[in-house]
Amino acid sequence: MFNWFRRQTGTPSQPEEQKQTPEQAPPEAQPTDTESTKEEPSLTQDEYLNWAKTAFANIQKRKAQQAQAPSESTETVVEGETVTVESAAETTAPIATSSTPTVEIPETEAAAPKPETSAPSPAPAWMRKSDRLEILKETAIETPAPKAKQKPVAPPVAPTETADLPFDEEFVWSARVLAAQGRKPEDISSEEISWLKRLRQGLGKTRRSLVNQLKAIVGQGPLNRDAVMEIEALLLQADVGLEATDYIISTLQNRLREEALPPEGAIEYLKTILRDILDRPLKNLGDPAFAPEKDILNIWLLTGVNGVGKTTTIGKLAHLAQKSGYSCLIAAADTFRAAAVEQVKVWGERSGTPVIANPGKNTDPAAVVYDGIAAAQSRNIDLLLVDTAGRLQNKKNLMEELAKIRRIIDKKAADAKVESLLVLDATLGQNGLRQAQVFAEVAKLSGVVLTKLDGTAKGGVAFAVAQQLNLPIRFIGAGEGIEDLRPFSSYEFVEALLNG
Ligand SMILES: Nc1nc2c(ncn2[C@@H]2O[C@H](COP(=O)(O)OP(=O)(O)OP(=O)(O)O)[C@@H](O)[C@H]2O)c(=O)[nH]1
Repeated sequence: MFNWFRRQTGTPSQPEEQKQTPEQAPPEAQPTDTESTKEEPSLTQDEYLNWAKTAFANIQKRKAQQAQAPSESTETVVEGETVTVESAAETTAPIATSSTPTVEIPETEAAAPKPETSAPSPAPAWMRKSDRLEILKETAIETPAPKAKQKPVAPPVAPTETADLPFDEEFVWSARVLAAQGRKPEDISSEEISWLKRLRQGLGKTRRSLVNQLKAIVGQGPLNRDAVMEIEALLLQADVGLEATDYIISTLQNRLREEALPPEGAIEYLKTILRDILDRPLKNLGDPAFAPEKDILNIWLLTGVNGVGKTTTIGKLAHLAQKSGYSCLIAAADTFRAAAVEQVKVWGERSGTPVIANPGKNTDPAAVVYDGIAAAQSRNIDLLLVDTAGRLQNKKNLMEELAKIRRIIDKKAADAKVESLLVLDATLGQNGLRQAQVFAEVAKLSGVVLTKLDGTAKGGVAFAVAQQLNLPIRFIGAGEGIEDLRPFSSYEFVEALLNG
């Protein structure tokens, strides 16, 4: 089982005590010659290329093996039709809650099957082999696989190869980013490569304008007044925000005063400044990885204004958690709009995750959270995702609602590990930052999920959130699909932004 939450990322670490960042390294300790300014590539160009070829060959081999693997298929009858089901799991149905004991919400006229908490089942073989699956995926909400008699078979150990990837320039770029983080070619999956390709595409527009113009400006030694103003304009256009822009320019200027760096050297040094901004909010935390803890109940509260991608993010997170080996449950506690509850249920079905919801109008969100915790505890669930309100209009109400939810959790699940994530639409740029500031005042945020990086987002808001609010980016969303969310890696993000 590939645990996406524990994926190895970050530049190959020198021992923590040796890792110095631009602002930490005392001037005399900062590298003096050009060479040592650059991140020393651990591999040569040829070695990177060979690494990429090895990774590609491994992916192809695994794909062939998975295609021929004798499937643990079982015959089963679904609605009168005999189908072969690869490894089906019990289906799950959204479960109602109310002030009275929990009741089920039948999915269809027929009574809903008894809900079981289970990992989502892959599509049955008869769907996978034909393009029916693609058509269905395009046009309809996937319903969980039909109820089968057999227990689900153990998931494959190696990462599953899903995408048909050409060995092209983007593959080599993605492989290089993974190799530079100390990964081995044999443990790279096509999913990781295709995610990095999407991230690089999403930031492509900003990268092309930043890199070309920066290289023209920083090649002549210390930045003169005009150069500073040009870089300032570039960073502000990329939504980096004034505070982070000032920090970046002053740190870069200090370095360039010591020595004139060639354009590539200056860009490499700029990358270390940007990574340092993104990593700084993690500095005082124990474990920089953001993952559900095993053997306890993890409760993640998702908040954010309507339209930023909160519901979509909940569905994607539930899917990612289950793919990574964590059992998951969703509580639809954003009861302000009935439509929001309905939407959460849709994502529950798509990700094969049970949803605790209350069909009543204007239900007390805390009641839904209470029922969600009770259901999670009775089923020994690893991760409870709570869709909380996102109305900024009335800060006081929002604050009271979130505080009440926290009180319910403290009472009902005192030993749960509670995290609070703010969902931000990266295309909102500085407006998103202002939203984050308000939420940061009313909710004890553990971090931010940046969504819509595949759209017109420039990406700079990540630096503004880290620098101004001292909040870490925990996940990024780059598409409307259930696979389009991954844990954030500052190394990968900065490479996608500046490594042309
Ligand atoms: N391109 C793109 N669209 C996204 C992404 N995340 C969400 N969306 C779209 O943004 C729109 C709003 O997403 P929702 O998840 O409904 O947003 P919400 O915050 O729950 O907002 P409400 O539904 O109004 O409560 C939908 O059309 C999503 O498909 C993303 O990463 N990329």
